Amino acid sequence: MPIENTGVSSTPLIERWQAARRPGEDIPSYEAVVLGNLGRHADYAALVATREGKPDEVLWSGARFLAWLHRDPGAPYRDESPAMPRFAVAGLSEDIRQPLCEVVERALTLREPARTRCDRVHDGIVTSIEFLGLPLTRQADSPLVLLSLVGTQSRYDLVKAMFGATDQGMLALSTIRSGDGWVSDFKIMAANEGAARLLGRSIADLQWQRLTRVSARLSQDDAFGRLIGVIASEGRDVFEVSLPGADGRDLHLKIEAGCIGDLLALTFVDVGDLKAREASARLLFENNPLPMWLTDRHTHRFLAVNDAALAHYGHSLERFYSMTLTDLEPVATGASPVVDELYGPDAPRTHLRADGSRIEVTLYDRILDFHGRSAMLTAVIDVTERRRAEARIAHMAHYDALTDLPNRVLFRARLGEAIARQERTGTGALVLFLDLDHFKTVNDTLGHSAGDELLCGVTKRLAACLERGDLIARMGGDEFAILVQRAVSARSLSAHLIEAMSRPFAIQGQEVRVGVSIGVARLPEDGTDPDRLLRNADLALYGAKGAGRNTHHCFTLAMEAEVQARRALEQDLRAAFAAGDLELHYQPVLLVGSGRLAGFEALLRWRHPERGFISPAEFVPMAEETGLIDPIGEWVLRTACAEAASWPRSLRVAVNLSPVQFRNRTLAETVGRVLAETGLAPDRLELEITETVLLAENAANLAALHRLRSLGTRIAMDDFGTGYSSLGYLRSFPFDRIKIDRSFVSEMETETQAAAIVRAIVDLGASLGILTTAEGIETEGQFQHLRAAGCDEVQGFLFGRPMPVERVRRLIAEEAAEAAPARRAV
Ligand SMILES: Nc1nc2c(ncn2[C@@H]2O[C@@H]3COP(=O)(O)O[C@H]4[C@@H](O)[C@H](n5cnc6c(=O)[nH]c(N)nc65)O[C@@H]4COP(=O)(O)O[C@H]3[C@H]2O)c(=O)[nH]1
Repeated sequence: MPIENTGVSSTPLIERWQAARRPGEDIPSYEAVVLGNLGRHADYAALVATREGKPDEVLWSGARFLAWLHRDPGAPYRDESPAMPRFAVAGLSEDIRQPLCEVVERALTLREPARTRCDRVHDGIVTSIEFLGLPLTRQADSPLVLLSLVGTQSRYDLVKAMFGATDQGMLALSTIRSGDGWVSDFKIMAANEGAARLLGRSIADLQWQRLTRVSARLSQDDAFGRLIGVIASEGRDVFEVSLPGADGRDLHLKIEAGCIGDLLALTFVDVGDLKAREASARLLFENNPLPMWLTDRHTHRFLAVNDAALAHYGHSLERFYSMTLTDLEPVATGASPVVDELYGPDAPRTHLRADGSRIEVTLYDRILDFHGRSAMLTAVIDVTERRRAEARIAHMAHYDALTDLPNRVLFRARLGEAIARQERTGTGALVLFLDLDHFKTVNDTLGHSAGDELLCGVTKRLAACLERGDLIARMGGDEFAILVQRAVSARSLSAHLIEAMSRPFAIQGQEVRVGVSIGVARLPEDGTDPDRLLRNADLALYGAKGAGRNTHHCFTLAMEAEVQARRALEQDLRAAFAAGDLELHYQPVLLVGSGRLAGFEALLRWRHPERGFISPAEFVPMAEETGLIDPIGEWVLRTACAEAASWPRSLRVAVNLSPVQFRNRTLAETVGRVLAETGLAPDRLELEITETVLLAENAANLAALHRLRSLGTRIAMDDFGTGYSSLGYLRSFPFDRIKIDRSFVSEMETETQAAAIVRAIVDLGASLGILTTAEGIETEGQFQHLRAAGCDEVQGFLFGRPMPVERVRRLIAEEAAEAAPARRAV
């Protein structure tokens, strides 16, 4: 607050100083500025002598400057102030010396007028005025500085300023004591705006009032007692009270009381918002659907537990309060609250509920201050179900859904572990690859559910043959693998498994027989990495299957060579076909009654440049596997039809169709096109199929057969009697001919059963109106039996081996010329 104007402006003084400089001078002389020139400015000025750039002594001072220097800052200036002799700057009080030094030094350094503010503090009152310092030269002596008080002097009450600067309420109270010395009340000595606002009165209304009159609530026992306590203990206290606010709502005040002698200083803070926040936090905690609790960070004791946690864990609140966090964890896990520090907050923990059940939980913790204690607020997420689901998914990734056996992935991993173990300890292992014989037949004939049942039965039986520690896995389809890391011979284990599998299974009320082929690879002899071992066991399995099923083969290096050789042969077959090196031979088929030619069966021939003649029984399956059978089959068909077209009308040609050719849905179109192209009458073409055609995808294949039949071709069932359920097939498709398999014919003379079967087939054909052709007749005796049985046609070495086309033509020509007898040697 301004209290007195010196009436001295800095501007004229500075102008005077500037004007007093002579040319070439940056600082004017003392004489030019001061002597006889200052006029009334001299009253407010003082002349300061300097030494080494610092103020040293005040040489003289004007009356008003002196008065300012000595007087109570609040008192007005008076002209009659006593003159003062020169005095040392060092003797001045600090609040004057500091700014004086500052302005003098700056004026000397800058060589220009300098200003600074001087604040004097006395009895809590701050008086401020400005110093102007003008540097002056003095002949042969240190420079002088003319110091002047300029501008307006202002005065502030420091306590009032601080009282007013805060939003907090402040009261200064003096004690009122009764006769016996007890504090009976307090008188308000001072109050600030904040207190007035919070207490709902003006400052004037508050001052000098007794506290009991101002606030009933503050006079009540609790609050009043605490204020008296502060006086008595000469200490401090902090407490909260609720007062009715000006708007009628309760104010929540935090009061800090401190004692200064017999006075009491109170500060008030409105903690209503804080309270509201606390209330919402409590609501968030207590009503949270997530289990939550608060524990002491050091003792791990429960300090608060919400309802959700009580419900989830089944403990009462009292029980929780009697426990520590560790009590929730089963002893066996050895987990402790420090687990978080080890594994991080996301590490799931196992907790025990009151009923003893275990749950998997993830804890989310926050450290907070709870009534001055370091506490941990924890939210609990029960992840039991999620973990179970994850475990289920992990199980599904490693186990077969049908048999619950480990799958290929897990088997491979375990095999990797066995290899590592072998490297460490030298313990070897056996890897067995198993493939069920005839599984596909069961699946195709009895349906997939029967197939599934069979696989489960097989699993049980295999497991029964094994010991603890052995691993059995389903590798897919009807393939199983076994890992054995104990001392057992491959031969005895395989024999045991084959024997177990050879017994019939009861599937859906039927007796089902399957066999098993086993390939064995040994660790470390046959490989020391999973892929190699599995591949070699697979190669051995391939060998076992080739050797006639229900048998086992151990991997040998020769097998690898065989695979190489087989690959080379595949290449050769491709090349031979491309080069036109495949041939067709024709085997004559004769009518039993007349002995005349009925036609020929076309049979593939491959004369390998190095290996010589290779049987179609060997290379046709290879062509089937590589897909080469499609173009080869079409070539056979075209060649045979073209050839037969040149034969007499009475002769037909039989062509074998592979089941693989039926996968090609355009088979019937191809046959139709070939017939059209070659000009062969459709009824002169007989297509021989095996029952496998009807086994696999039989609906689609039956449709294809009907399409072939609608072209006018004849359809014969080849190798009849060797398969699985031939009679059923005869019902499913009206075959034109049955070809009785060579295996029956060859045993006819020695096995009465074989002869009976042949007779039965012929009779069956006769009664169904299907012609019968017997294959593989080598002896006269066999022929006689067949004739006696009533077989329609015959084919075999006895009548003619498969022959090149030139000989066929010759034979046809001879027969035409001679009208030959029924039997002839070819
Ligand atoms: N021991 C003996 N064998 C006799 C006698 N009479 C005929 N054979 C042989 O019996 C087989 C009859 O053919 P398959 O049962 O259809 O059996 C055929 C057939 O399944 C398949 N095949 C041959 N050519 C073709 C073809 O062009 N396409 C298809 N898909 N398969 C073919 O290869 C198999 C074997 O053919 P091949 O070796 O030519 O063997 C022929 C024939 O030479 C005999 O009195 N004694």
